[in-house]
Amino acid sequence: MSLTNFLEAKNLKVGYGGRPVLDSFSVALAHNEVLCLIGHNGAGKSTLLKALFGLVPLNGGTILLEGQTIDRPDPRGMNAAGIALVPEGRGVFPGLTVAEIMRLGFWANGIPAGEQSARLDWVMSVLPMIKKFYQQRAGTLSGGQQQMVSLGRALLSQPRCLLLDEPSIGLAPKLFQDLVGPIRALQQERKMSILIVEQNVREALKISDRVIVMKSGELIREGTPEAFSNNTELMELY
Ligand SMILES: Nc1ncnc2c1ncn2[C@@H]1O[C@H](COP(=O)(O)OP(=O)(O)OP(=O)(O)O)[C@@H](O)[C@H]1O
Repeated sequence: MSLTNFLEAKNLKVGYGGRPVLDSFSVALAHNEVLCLIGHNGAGKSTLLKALFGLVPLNGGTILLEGQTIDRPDPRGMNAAGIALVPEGRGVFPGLTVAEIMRLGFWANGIPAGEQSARLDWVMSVLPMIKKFYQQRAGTLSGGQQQMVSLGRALLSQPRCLLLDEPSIGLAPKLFQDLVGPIRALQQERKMSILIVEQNVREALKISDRVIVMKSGELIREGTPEAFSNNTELMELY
């Protein structure tokens, strides 16, 4: 693993309606690293991902991308810099077919017409299962298939960094590995950086390089997946 950081947050302050959620929160995601973020409901995990992607305004603190300070992080700029956010929830439009959702993804990511089919082929090579239900409406798909569409759509931009918010919600462990196994393989091949928020700790540890634990807006622990899975107390807590 390289020592340089891809994405770094220093002393972030973020809140809603004057109520702070993150207060002086710092975290760093290295190049070529899968960092697993865990914590109880309401700890501020989704807020952190949104702040890193520029979806919620910062009341203080700094975000650095490959060492460069980003003055006012915004989703367009973050997307252009190679970051993709896959928010919590399936993130698909139930009435649209997968093909239509991908077409919307081309538009949202500004992928020129001439590159679209190659880009789609590439996404299908990473997540070949999508081919099976490509012409189906997303609302008719299983939870795991919908998550796969959501990930596939995020991959259209060929990101260097993925921010994944609870991709396993509602999925059996086997389905979770079907979903994130190919992403881990891609990450290793392309040396991507991934920050993954997960409640399904046991499964998430299998694909992570490092783990951090958040509680009430603060970072309370950090360790390797091995140290974590050997700690029964922590495994019982999360
Ligand atoms: N848009 C919002 N407006 C007001 N309060 C919010 C908003 N989003 C989140 N919060 C509050 O901020 C706190 C942190 O929420 P956040 O979703 O970041 O936590 P989380 O760790 O991701 O939890 P979960 O596992 O439930 O998704 C919670 O108290 C939540 O109620």
